[in-house]
Amino acid sequence: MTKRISLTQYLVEQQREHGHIPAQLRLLIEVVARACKRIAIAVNKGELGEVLGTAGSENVQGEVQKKLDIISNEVLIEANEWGGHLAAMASEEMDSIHVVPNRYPQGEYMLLFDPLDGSSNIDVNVSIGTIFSVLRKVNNQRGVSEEDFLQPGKQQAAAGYCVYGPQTTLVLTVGDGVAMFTLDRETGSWVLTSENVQIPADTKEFAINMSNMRHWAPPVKRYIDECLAGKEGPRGKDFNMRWVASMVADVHRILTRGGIFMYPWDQRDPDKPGKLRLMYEANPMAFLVEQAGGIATNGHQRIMELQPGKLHERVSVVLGSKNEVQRVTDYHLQDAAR
Ligand SMILES: O=P(O)(O)OC[C@H]1O[C@](O)(COP(=O)(O)O)[C@@H](O)[C@@H]1O
Ligand SMILES: [Mg+2]
Ligand SMILES: [Mg+2]
Repeated sequence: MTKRISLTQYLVEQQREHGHIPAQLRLLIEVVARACKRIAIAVNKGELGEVLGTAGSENVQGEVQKKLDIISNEVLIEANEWGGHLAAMASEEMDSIHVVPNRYPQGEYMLLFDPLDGSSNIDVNVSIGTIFSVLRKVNNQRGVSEEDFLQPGKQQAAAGYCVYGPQTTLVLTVGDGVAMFTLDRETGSWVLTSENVQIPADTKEFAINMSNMRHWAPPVKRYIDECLAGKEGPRGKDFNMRWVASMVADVHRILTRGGIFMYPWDQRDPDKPGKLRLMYEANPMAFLVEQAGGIATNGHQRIMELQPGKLHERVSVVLGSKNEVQRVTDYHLQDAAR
């Protein structure tokens, strides 16, 4: 029988071999993984658990909250606030930061999450997920403010996501490659199923919401037009398209077999940089993608270099297979230089 490596074992071994996972960070990751397990159970119950449908409220970005958005947010907060590894948390579903209450010890990390990604897919039984990003609290004083969170993505200590699909898979980086763990429901443990994940540099598969085509900027239009032209066009090959509408599922496919994912700026709302959120969607995914040999830009700059101005900042996203993302970025830079 092949030896099964659990998440705990993986983290302890990483610490022993490379020494870059402090105990607090390891505990934090394990608590997040445990919370994801609870969310997976709720997702799985669906109608039987009365977790489907809307909650009748809106989040800070004016989006209607689903019951599972709120449940997942609560599960993550409850699991993480007492452990002593965190100073504060921030979430897509909360207007401002949640500071660890005084009755619990304050840790040195800060956790950001999109508790339930792909909300429009909950009720139709399509893959959804949880995305998380871990930052260090850089100021040593007691207390923590929203400003402490406003760090560029390159300062992330860890990042990952859990995809609730046909399998429940936790994907993680602590800055030393990407590892995937599959939940074994019978034993309740996360088992290492892929290590040193690598995204192929080239691809024939793109992911973008094509219904927005008429609103795109010229460089995005040019790139997709060239893909659509197939073998007869300038790219000389046929492309395939996939769009799950859960970033977690689209990124998971790209980490598994390559591809390019785009949610670009568009003309409908010129002052809005993009749809996706920088700090708890784009940054953690960019960290994973870069750790797997891919790249992630906003069309002009590396996503992880961007200095956030606010917690719920939005950003344009192009990520995945290196050569394709570089091409889209070059098209943007050429367009800007005109
Ligand atoms: O419905 P659209 O415009 O295609 O947008 C899909 C995108 O929106 C998101 O669902 C946003 O995430 P939330 O469900 O967390 O708001 C992404 O996961 C996905 O890539
Ligand atoms: Mg999301
Ligand atoms: Mg969400």
